Amino acid sequence: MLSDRLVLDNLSLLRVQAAVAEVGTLNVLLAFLAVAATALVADYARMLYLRSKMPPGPFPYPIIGNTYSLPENKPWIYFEELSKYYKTPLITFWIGRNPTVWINDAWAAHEIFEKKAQIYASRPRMVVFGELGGGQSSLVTMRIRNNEERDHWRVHRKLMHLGVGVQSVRGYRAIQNNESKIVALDFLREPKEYVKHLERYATSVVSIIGFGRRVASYNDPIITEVIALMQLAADLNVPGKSFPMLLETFPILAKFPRSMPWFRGLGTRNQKGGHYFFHSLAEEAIEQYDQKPPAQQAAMPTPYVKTLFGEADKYNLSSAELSSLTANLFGAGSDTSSSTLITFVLACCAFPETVKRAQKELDAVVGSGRSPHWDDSPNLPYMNAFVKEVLRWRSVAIIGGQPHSPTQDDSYNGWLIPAGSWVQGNVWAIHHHDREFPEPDRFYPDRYLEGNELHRPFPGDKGYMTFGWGRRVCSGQALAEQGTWITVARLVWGFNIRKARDPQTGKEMSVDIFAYTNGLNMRPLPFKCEITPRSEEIRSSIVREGEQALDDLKIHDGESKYRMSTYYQQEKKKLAAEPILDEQGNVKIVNVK
Ligand code: HEM
Repeated sequence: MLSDRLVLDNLSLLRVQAAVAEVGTLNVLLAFLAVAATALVADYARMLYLRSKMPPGPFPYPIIGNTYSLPENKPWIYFEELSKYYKTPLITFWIGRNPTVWINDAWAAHEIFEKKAQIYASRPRMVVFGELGGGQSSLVTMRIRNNEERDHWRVHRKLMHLGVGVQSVRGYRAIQNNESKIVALDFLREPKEYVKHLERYATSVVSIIGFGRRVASYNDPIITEVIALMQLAADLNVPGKSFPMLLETFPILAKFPRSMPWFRGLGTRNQKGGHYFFHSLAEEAIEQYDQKPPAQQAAMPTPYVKTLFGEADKYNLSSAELSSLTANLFGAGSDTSSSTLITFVLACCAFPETVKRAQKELDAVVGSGRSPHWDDSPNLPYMNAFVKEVLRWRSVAIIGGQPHSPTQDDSYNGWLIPAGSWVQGNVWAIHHHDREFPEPDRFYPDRYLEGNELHRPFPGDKGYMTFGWGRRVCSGQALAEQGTWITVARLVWGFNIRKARDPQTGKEMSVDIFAYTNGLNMRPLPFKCEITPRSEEIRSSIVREGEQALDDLKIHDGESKYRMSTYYQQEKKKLAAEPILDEQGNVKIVNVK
């Protein structure tokens, strides 16, 4: 009974008050302070002990570690400087009470993440991005602490690969090819909106693959909402002044009500709205696919959600897991791919000589009557190098996405990397190291051509580390590389992409190759550029191919009744109830009254 419980609670309170009165308030306070001071000293001793064993780095203070010295923006540049200062490829930086290891060198990253992939397959404990987000239901943040968790993670990796793994992506060539033809048409018709066209392209590709539905307009809210969500997540996840260090340092704070000040700025994280949204989107997509005539179904790849939901029982997947696997396509695939292409536009403006060389090669191999195709790639060595340089020069996932974490104590160069610690690949420093990439800020595709004076050895066969490492390497890498190649090659073939001219003076306006956003997925800050077709013949090829592509993609036309921004309110109103996740990660509707 509630009244009995209240009486008991009051009695306990009275007993505590009586005990305090007996001992004296001051003594209780002193005892409390003594316990707190002992805990603080013990914790600081732990920090200093670890510091003596781990890679070098600035001296940490109790509780706050080195957080006070974090720069406001782009900490990856600061970590690169620290690595140069200590003359070591690895540095340790304390975010609060947690040591984070930053790898600033390609060879060390290869040695640790690739050669010891087995023990670096896990993520560390991440409160904000992990536990308050997808947690163990999401492949991106999943931790591996025992065999059961390893098996669970393997199932998710396998299911993700079923959708976008190397085996599947060849089947998506037609989609990427057609969508990129439409980007060329859009560049012709509305060049000023180039960012929106690239965002539409990237979102539409993953939407067709995942849900069977094309995103036809750049005003479709799925684009703006998903990209805004990803950018908030990307901002929160970068150690910096706004990094929710308190929550990471004292995870218990996550258990308090959301009105507490340390949750400020976290958006809707922990409200799990995204989960239900993507689940509903998937169910709707399956319904729409099932209603299509058999001939149409045969003419398109089976939407990933259809395959995935078919596998759900076999692997006993919860609805949260199903939702996060489908959401990953949008979350991991749209902002990253479009930001990479915006970087490409910036490189064209800043380094026009490289575009001219690529066009010369394309003219000789492809001509003006059609646009390039992957089959041309063996005859386009400079174009291939150009795309590699786009991926290296300003890599979107600038700190390599999420941290890895060793599942057992490890050592590198005699330094300890304790089990469970955050180990982050600093892609900025790796791709900016002048031993591997002389004149690193110069966009210079030739560096990828053997025999060039700036060509240098690099671990692995790609020549970049844009997609991460080892067992956690990006699941969508093959899809992203394939799409980046065709879109970059087609746009270079079709357009002169140059610095914009000042309408008053007619002079070229400069572009800033360092003006980038601060999130963990970075993209150039808005800049103007001039995009014009290279010739009349090319213009008519673009129109012809673009219109044909629109026609070919008609089978993917469709509407969704769901909007992320209003979904939650509508569901609540409709049901007078609220969806929550139960212990097993399944959606349960509870009454909100
Ligand atoms: C240019 C585009 C892209 C870039 C630069 C990129 C980069 C990355 C990076 C750096 C990681 C972390 C790797 C690590 O922890 O070592 C990652 C993870 C991931 N990416 Fe991508 N990505 C791109 C596109 C995509 C696409 C198109 C998809 C799917 C459609 C995708 C799905 C994923 C998933 C599911 C993970 C989590 C893998 C795991 O934790 O096991 N990505 N990506």
